[in-house]
Amino acid sequence: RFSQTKKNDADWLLTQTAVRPLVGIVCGSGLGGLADLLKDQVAFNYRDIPNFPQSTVHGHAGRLVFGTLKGRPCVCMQGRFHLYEGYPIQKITLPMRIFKMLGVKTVILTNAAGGLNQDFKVGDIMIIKDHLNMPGFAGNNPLTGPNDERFGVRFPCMSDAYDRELLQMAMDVGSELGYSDFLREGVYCALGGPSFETIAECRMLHKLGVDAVGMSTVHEVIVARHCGMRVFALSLITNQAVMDYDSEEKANHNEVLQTAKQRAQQLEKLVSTMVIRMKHNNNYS
Ligand SMILES: O=P(O)(O)O[C@H]1O[C@H](CO)[C@@H](O)[C@H]1O
Ligand code: HPA
Repeated sequence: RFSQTKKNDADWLLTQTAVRPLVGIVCGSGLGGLADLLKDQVAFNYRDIPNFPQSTVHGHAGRLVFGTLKGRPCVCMQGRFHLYEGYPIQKITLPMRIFKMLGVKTVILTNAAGGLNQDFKVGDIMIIKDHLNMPGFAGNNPLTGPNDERFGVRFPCMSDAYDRELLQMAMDVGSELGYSDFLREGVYCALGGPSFETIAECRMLHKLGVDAVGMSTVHEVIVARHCGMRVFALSLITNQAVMDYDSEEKANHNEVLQTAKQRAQQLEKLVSTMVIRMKHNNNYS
């Protein structure tokens, strides 16, 4: 049995649609087009779902879309929540617990991120193999507070957070689709935002082994792993983080959305092919 509020949200959603999703997808900034791939859609505005937060960021539509991808039942968050929007961290990650209660087994998270790895180019897709949780270093972890044993253990392991089979599948699918030139893997670092990083911060993160920096995803990953869902995550490198005092570049959200638009179709193809393959190959599902 799960806590009453969350159970009510999930129950409410279950009464509204017959789709029982196995895959839950979260769309990053400007990547909401992923949801449009779903067939036989039943969609809810976040404002109509009991206890759900609202999307406040441009490029995050604020809709929960149920549907199927070649027969595979999915649910897709067209828009996520971020710490800087002012929500408590548990509220940001509430959808992961709702996914769990809807029956989701695999969560696919996408985000837009700044590239720190000097070999990365704008438009690269980075499969996330590990993360640095900077807000977590300061005690801001979504599992803070009493542990709900019905979801998971007090001290969940994070060394296996990103599923290695799915990472390999992404590389295989990417190479079949001809995407190898812009497909990478690396370490994602979440900061609180909303201000973009200073040059000194970018240099520090680079030294720490970070390949891409953003303001999301890791909180969702922690809660998804806590309750035993399998996680696959990727970053679209929408801009190069500024590392040089002579640079004229300035990080901005318009550039982020612009790059997302340019690469969205390929990213959607990668994710949808993976979802379809999960169905047909039991090793992957
Ligand atoms: O991580 P997503 O939701 O893709 O959004 C990214 O884009 C915004 C900055 O442009 C930040 O919210 C950052 O986290
Ligand atoms: N920094 C932080 N978050 C981001 C960036 C960035 O450069 N690009 C997209 N999201």
